[in-house]
Amino acid sequence: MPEAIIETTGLTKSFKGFRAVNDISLQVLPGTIHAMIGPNGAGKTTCFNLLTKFLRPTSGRILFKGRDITALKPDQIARQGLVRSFQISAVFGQLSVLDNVMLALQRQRGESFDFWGSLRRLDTQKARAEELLHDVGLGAELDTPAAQLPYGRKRALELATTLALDPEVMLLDEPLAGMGTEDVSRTADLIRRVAKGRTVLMVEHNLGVVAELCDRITVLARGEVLVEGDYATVSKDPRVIESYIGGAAHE
Ligand SMILES: Nc1ncnc2c1ncn2[C@@H]1O[C@H](COP(=O)(O)OP(=O)(O)OP(=O)(O)O)[C@@H](O)[C@H]1O
Repeated sequence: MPEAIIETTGLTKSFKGFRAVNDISLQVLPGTIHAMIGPNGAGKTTCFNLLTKFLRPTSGRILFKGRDITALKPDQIARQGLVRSFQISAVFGQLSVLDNVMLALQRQRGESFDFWGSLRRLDTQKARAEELLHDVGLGAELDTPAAQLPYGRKRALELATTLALDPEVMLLDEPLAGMGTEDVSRTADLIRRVAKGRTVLMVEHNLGVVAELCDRITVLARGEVLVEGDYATVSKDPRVIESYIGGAAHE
């Protein structure tokens, strides 16, 4: 089995004595699309926030490519290639679609927006931004103010700004939440395409899409790992069925 790109050992988060995440050992393998699913209150969001460093664990360790990142901050892990998308809107509404991605590319270089930089460099960045936007299906919307994009297309723009950071691992928090059927299948296709050559870890409630998209699934319940495996395996497991029926099932 290849070495995990993300690995947690004994990951635990207590809120005033209540263990929202309890002793989770998770392994995300490189090059896979991996989902965390589970009924309401299972601890998915808490676990995701621990992995993306938005929360500090009560105990346990998080390793990224074998290195301990438990104590690092979100911007520090982002610089190492572990980038979170889809929760905080990374989109500036008043800026054009193209400028949003240009800005993300500038950030990747660790610069402030450099209006006076060499024209040649800006040209290169513009070409790269256009390419990323083309990849996410926004090639015809370069000059549109981001605020004017419909919801699903804004998420595609967020994905383009995330890709501008060239992440090795993309962490997606409910990438399909709030979308209509058409946007769901379009965004799922998009995730599959941009996941090539990367690792993706997502929390997602849409089990149909998880079944289609994900190589590996970790089912959480009451803060613990219930079952792990591919969709065929986990969906047949009586404990998983029971946890969805016994808990407040989604959808
Ligand atoms: N900041 C907090 N303070 C206290 N309790 C919390 C806090 N955050 C989460 N919890 C509790 O931890 C448990 C797990 O919550 P979490 O949001 O991680 O679950 P989830 O699987 O993401 O659920 P959902 O599908 O409803 O989003 C819940 O019982 C929740 O009430």
